[in-house]
Amino acid sequence: MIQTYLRVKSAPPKDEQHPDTFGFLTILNDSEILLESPEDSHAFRVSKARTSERVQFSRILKPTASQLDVFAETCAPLLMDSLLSQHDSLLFTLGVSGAGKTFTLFGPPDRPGVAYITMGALFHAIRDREASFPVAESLRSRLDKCKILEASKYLADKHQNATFALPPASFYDTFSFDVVDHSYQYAVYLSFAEIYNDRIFDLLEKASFFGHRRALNLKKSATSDKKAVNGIQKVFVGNVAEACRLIAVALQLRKSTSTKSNAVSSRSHLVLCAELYQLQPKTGEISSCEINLVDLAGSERTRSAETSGLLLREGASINKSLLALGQCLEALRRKHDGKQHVVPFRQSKLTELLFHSGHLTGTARTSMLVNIDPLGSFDENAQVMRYSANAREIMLPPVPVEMGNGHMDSASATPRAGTPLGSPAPHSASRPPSVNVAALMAQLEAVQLENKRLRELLAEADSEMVNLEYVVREQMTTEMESRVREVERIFLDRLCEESVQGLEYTDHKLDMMAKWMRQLQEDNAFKDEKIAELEKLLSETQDQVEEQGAEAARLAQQLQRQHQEATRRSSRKLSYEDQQAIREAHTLRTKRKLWPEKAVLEEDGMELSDDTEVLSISAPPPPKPVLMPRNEDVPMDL
Ligand SMILES: Nc1ncnc2c1ncn2[C@@H]1O[C@H](COP(=O)(O)OP(=O)(O)OP(=O)(O)O)[C@@H](O)[C@H]1O
Repeated sequence: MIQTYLRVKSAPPKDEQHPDTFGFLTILNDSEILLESPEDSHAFRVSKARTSERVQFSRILKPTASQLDVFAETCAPLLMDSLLSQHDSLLFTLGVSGAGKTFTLFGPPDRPGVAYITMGALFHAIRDREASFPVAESLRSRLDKCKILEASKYLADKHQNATFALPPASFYDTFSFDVVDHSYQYAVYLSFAEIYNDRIFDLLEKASFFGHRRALNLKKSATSDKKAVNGIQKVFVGNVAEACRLIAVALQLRKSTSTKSNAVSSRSHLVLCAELYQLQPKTGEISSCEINLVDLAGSERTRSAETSGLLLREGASINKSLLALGQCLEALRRKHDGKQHVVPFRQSKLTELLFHSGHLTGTARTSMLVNIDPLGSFDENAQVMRYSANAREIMLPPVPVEMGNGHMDSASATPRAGTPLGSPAPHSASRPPSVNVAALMAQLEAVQLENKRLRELLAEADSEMVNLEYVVREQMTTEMESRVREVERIFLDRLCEESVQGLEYTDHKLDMMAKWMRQLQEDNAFKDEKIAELEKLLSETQDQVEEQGAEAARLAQQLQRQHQEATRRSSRKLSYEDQQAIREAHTLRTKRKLWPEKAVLEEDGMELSDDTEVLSISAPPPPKPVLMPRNEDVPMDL
């Protein structure tokens, strides 16, 4: 039977009257808990009442249990079994995200988890019998051809110097691990397989320049019926300190991220395989066993983890592989019906690895450690409890599992060659079948009972399907709503960004305009000064002009007077005969006869207006023609 353990994450008790009640969980005794659906749970909403469910485990570890208690209960018996009888063993953790799986298996250096304590116990058991690397290599190379690293060299350039608070030797002594044969030497190899997005990777393999890692396949081992991860590197560790440092380095390389459920949430399943080789240097005899510690990534609901994009894809892949594991466990449990149920282990790389390596099929001792967070989501934790209830009913003898070609075979070490699937078991030739009515009636009754049970199961499955559909619809709606909110948020962010940019642009413009205004004001002040100066200059100039104008007028009057005087004087000098000639000329003009002096003047380029009169005096010396405006001051009747 698979041993199932429950570790309750540390939480305060409900109150003093209920010291064993933590959130929705009550610890009834060492192996039984009671789950009661709180009012805000989906189960409560569906059934419209508080539901309660009892779940049994091999052992329950209370919130007060230390890491050493967990090791002592869960891993110590497996390790002891492996050391004593060279059996492979497997311990895997299961639980929702944030329930404490990684904490339980690895923990921080001051509270090291089961993996580190197991290393301490292993090296305590083989102390003084550790093989050196060359010895281990010479014997090991005959068994398996894979890449072997030496921990001391691998860790040389790694910055991992944490000190792990491992228990003292006296702690290990209490388990009497000292069961190994002292005529042998022992070599320990560690390897780390990471199952990420349904592909297997070697955690210690360096990624390429572009971050690409080589996915590995499972390949049949040359030395056994098992399949192993082909090409995974195995690291020879010489002592417990190296083993702890190596585990810590590997954990740093593991994919993890922060989600709403867990600040450091594992995004991959981690399989830590510790191989113990027992070497007889004199005879060359070799045997080995594996201790596998598997930290499964936690199941998570998109709504509670609030994941999207790549995280959502990772979460879906994790949930898918856990679902496949649940289906395999269910198929294994049903083998009690006496029918051969196909174990669909090929549905995911996780189940393929666990089944092909002989775990969960009877060739290895298997324990399951369920982690529960009593203050977390009731619905998610209750789902995990159902898995564990299945696992508890699994008996470990070999069971048929689905092979690649659709045939069934046993994963146990004893193949049933030549027996086709479904062929009846060979009867004893001497015993003819006897008809027993009572037996047939009993069979009929059993079949009817079975039928009834199956109908009930069907009804249960139907109601579960309805619940599931409701949950899926709810999840989809929440997802849609969150997407819409996300789009709204992005839109609002952009809007805010744009308005901020607009405001900045306007502020910038305003600054520039203010600068221009200041410049303009400065320019205007300068111009005003100039204008005032120019106005002053203008008024001075006007004054001067006025003065000069008055002077000019005065001079003009003076000139006019002089001219008039001169004209008077010259006209007075004209003789009677001259006056007579002028009169004749006037007369001639009046009669529109050609006046020779006017033609002469026009030839000289002078324009003569109609009101211009040409005076010609023919007296010696010949007089110059004088242009005279028709002026009242000038007497025309000379
Ligand atoms: N028993 C405990 N005592 C104290 N702290 C705990 C305990 N169990 C878990 N924690 C704390 O709870 C947090 C979540 O634990 P952890 O990372 O181990 O969860 P997980 O189940 O491995 O989650 P995931 O599947 O997302 O990786 C961690 O900070 C861890 O220290």
